[in-house]
Amino acid sequence: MKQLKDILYKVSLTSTHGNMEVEVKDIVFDSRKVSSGSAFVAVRGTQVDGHDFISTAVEKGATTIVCEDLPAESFAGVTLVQTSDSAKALGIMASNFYGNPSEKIKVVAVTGTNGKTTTVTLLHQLFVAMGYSTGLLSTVENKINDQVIPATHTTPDAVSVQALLRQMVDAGCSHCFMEASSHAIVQERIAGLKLAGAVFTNITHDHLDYHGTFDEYIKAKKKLFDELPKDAFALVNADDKRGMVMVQNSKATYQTFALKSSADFKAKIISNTLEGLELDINGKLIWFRLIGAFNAYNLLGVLGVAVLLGEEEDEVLRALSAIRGAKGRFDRISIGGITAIVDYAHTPDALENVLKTINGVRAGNEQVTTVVGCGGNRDKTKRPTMAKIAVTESDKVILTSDNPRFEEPMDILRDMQAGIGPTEMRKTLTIEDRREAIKTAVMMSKKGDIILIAGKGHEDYQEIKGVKHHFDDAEVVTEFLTQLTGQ
Ligand SMILES: CC(=O)N[C@H]1[C@@H](OP(=O)(O)OP(=O)(O)OC[C@H]2O[C@@H](n3ccc(=O)[nH]c3=O)[C@H](O)[C@@H]2O)O[C@H](CO)[C@@H](O)[C@@H]1O[C@H](C)C(=O)N[C@@H](C)C(=O)N[C@H](CCC(=O)O)C(=O)O
Ligand SMILES: Nc1ncnc2c1ncn2[C@@H]1O[C@H](COP(=O)(O)OP(=O)(O)OP(=O)(O)O)[C@@H](O)[C@H]1O
Ligand SMILES: N[C@H](CCC[C@H](N)C(=O)O)C(=O)O
Ligand SMILES: [Mg+2]
Repeated sequence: MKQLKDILYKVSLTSTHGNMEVEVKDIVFDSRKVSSGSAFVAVRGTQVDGHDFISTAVEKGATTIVCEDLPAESFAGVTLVQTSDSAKALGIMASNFYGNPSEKIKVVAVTGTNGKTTTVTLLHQLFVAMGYSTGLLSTVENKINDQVIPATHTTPDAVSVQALLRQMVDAGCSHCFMEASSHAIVQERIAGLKLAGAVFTNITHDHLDYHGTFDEYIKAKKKLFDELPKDAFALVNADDKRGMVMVQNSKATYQTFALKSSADFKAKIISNTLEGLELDINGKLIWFRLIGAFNAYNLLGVLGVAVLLGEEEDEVLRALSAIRGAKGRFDRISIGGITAIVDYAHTPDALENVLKTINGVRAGNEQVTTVVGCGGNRDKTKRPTMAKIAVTESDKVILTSDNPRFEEPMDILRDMQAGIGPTEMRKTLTIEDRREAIKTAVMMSKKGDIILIAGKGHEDYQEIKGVKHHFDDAEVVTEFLTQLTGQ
């Protein structure tokens, strides 16, 4: 066990009251998880204020309270610590508690609207293939080499981040590749982390429900680069007009990657088919298994990180060429001559990229049907835009549910329909039940046709009113393709 004064090292303190040598059993930010000897950190959230649970935490045995506003009452035998930023304090305390694991492993964080999971998954697979013991923190799963630790968030909470890094260090990992979501950056889930580098993939419309405006969303991503130490690297997409904005105030040394602009890591697409991508990188023609021009960016980001971490370019390209990417990203299922593509596109930009990729590789006379929905209790403004993109880029569209959460599915579908004009409405069906929607798409398709099922990718649930019901797009479409094509 560690003493409180050691755990508070580097935390910005406003005042302290009580025994600073008290032993801390664990660091907890949820009063429901407090037990005897816990240090409870009161964080203001989007739903409630952690300060309202200080007395509950004390009743449950907390011996330390860390907060921004001191409680009116004092509690016998409880040390009170006041800080100007509890969320930040939580991350730093967790890092100290777990022995500052990020100083013993090279941690690279990837941010951006799209491409984070793909980039970190490729990096994880690449470094494992090159013989390194490697960790991964991602939307799909957390991993220590081949060992899977289920993920609940794109970026875990501040205490879990540090605990997972500790496990990685104990397992002998030399590298960890992690996603840094904009929510996590704002909520200081990565406070206390020493990063070896950070990557910016792109920024397009998403999460305005949380950030309020696009400018605030940009600021959230930029904060990652503003806070990088001098000895870290930053790697940004120079084809995204916000790429250079990201590194404007960064102390880190930055490099760029691009397909169009001049950049440190550059590639040219030679061919882009449903079988993969052929890229010209510094005069070398390399074949990759990933599909779609957008993946050329992800591959360049990965190459850049590996080289900036000291790896040799040719060896990286050789290993990268054999790698498949993340689950639920452009997963192809071909049964009875019909091709279904399951993809996690849940933003306008991602949906457009995936559909443009399909349209770029299709022979011409086949029908492309898109099955798509938008998440409940998430950014409402992307709903009409995503529907508009779907009808513009597909022959037929079926609007359906994607994690309605606490909203009425038909309300979400009406928001989507608002983006579709009367003519385009003729090629659009609205089927609330996702299973029925997928079945209908299969029934409407014939040999050679393509069905895109967008939005859920690897997710194996449909979240309705707080309950996650098992639902897996790939499983459902396989079932109907097998049944209806008799294969
Ligand atoms: C909007 C959002 O990001 N919320 C996250 C946030 O919760 P919050 O601010 O709403 O917390 P709150 O419920 O208001 O509670 C405030 C504080 O009081 C504490 N509390 C609360 C109740 C109680 O009885 N006792 C108590 O002590 C809570 O533990 C918390 O510390 O902090 C929690 C702890 O870290 C997160 O679990 C929670 O994620 C929610 C579940 C969520 O759905 N988040 C999504 C939007 C998210 O984070 N997504 C990104 C990826 C997005 C992307 O790029 O695609 C991710 O990184 O996963
Ligand atoms: N570099 C990219 N640019 C644009 N779109 C992309 C890019 N990479 C992937 N996509 C699209 O975005 C979808 C999500 O990709 P990925 O899971 O890698 O992103 P993410 O940033 O991790 O998303 P999340 O924020 O939900 O964690 C993919 O299924 C694909 O449709
Ligand atoms: N990490 C994203 C995932 C969205 C996936 C989509 N299936 C949805 O539920 O909206 C979010 O929480 O906004
Ligand atoms: Mg992700």
